[in-house]
Amino acid sequence: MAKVTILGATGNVGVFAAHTVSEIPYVSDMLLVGRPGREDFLAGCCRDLSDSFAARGTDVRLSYSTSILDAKDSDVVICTTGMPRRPGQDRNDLAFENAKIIAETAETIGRSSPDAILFLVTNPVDVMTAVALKYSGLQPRQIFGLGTHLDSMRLKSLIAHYFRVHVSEVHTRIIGEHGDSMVPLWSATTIGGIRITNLPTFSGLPVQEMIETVKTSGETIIRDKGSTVHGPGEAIATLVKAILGDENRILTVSSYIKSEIHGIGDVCIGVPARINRDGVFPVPLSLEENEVAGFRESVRKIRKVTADVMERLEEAR
Ligand SMILES: NC(=O)C1=CN([C@@H]2O[C@H](COP(=O)(O)OP(=O)(O)OC[C@H]3O[C@@H](n4cnc5c(N)ncnc54)[C@H](O)[C@@H]3O)[C@@H](O)[C@H]2O)C=CC1
Ligand SMILES: O=C([O-])CC(=O)C(=O)O
Repeated sequence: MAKVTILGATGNVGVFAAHTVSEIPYVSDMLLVGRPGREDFLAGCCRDLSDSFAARGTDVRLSYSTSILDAKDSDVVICTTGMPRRPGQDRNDLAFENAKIIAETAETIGRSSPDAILFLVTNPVDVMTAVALKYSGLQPRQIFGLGTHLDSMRLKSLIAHYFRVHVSEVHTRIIGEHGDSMVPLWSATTIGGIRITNLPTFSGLPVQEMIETVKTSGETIIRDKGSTVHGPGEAIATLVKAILGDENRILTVSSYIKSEIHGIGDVCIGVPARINRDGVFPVPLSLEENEVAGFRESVRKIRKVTADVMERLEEAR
């Protein structure tokens, strides 16, 4: 059985993730961590969640704290701490402010929970994954970000709707940045096990429109309702379950690659990775030419934002 800690547990994503993660059968203990001054809110969350556990028949020991040090002995630490973007902002606009928070958090987690797997949700998530890797001192397999998993789920939903098939029939991936330079892998997209490009109806698929919808999903939801919650919350639970259940699922997350994709590496970015109890392991991959070009471009962009942030962090510390 496992202990899961949620950092940023008073936030929109943190609160809902507490609910989805508590449904995972391997979770025995869950710790909600918020900022000092938020004790009443955290206590209220615990009581409210406990009521839902009673109604659902869930047996998870819940506690809260305002100290990250209490994450000690966690199997998985989910980090949703930091600023969300406001309408009109790009995720990368949050990079430096959130990097300061993540660097400090990662240092503490690295020291107090050296065996934990640290899961970044905070945006811009690829850059935050790199910051956490550097400042935690943990192994690359122990650090990953939500990456393009949620984007892949958004594309999956659009494809299923277009072809009027159950979502479970669609397998697809988006790799690269969790942002504008993301790259859809049509070469790895299947419906009912058949490559989508082999379907006669593929030529009519509004590919550009679909990708644009995925790219702007977060922005549109934030404009309409303030924050994205249910999509990220469920995506987070899928990934935590893949770890705790030692599922060996191949999901598309932000992970440190050495050279797995066409020799491209030394960056944290969304790639297909095997996920199990030991952590996250990028899968070596061959792509089609246009996909490699798109991925290179995405890597170039993420490298630049990451390098800028790392430099500013060093200056500020
Ligand atoms: N990777 C992805 O696909 C997604 C990423 N996100 C990101 O997750 C993060 C959280 O989003 P929301 O929950 O909507 O935001 P929120 O504002 O509702 O919650 C943020 C949480 O971080 C805490 N926090 C903020 N500044 C802090 C500091 N200096 N020290 C300690 N704690 C601090 C707040 O107290 C709160 O608990 C944002 O960066 C957002 O962009 C959100 C959805 C999806
Ligand atoms: O768009 C945002 O800022 C939140 C996010 O990353 C998402 O829902 O994809």
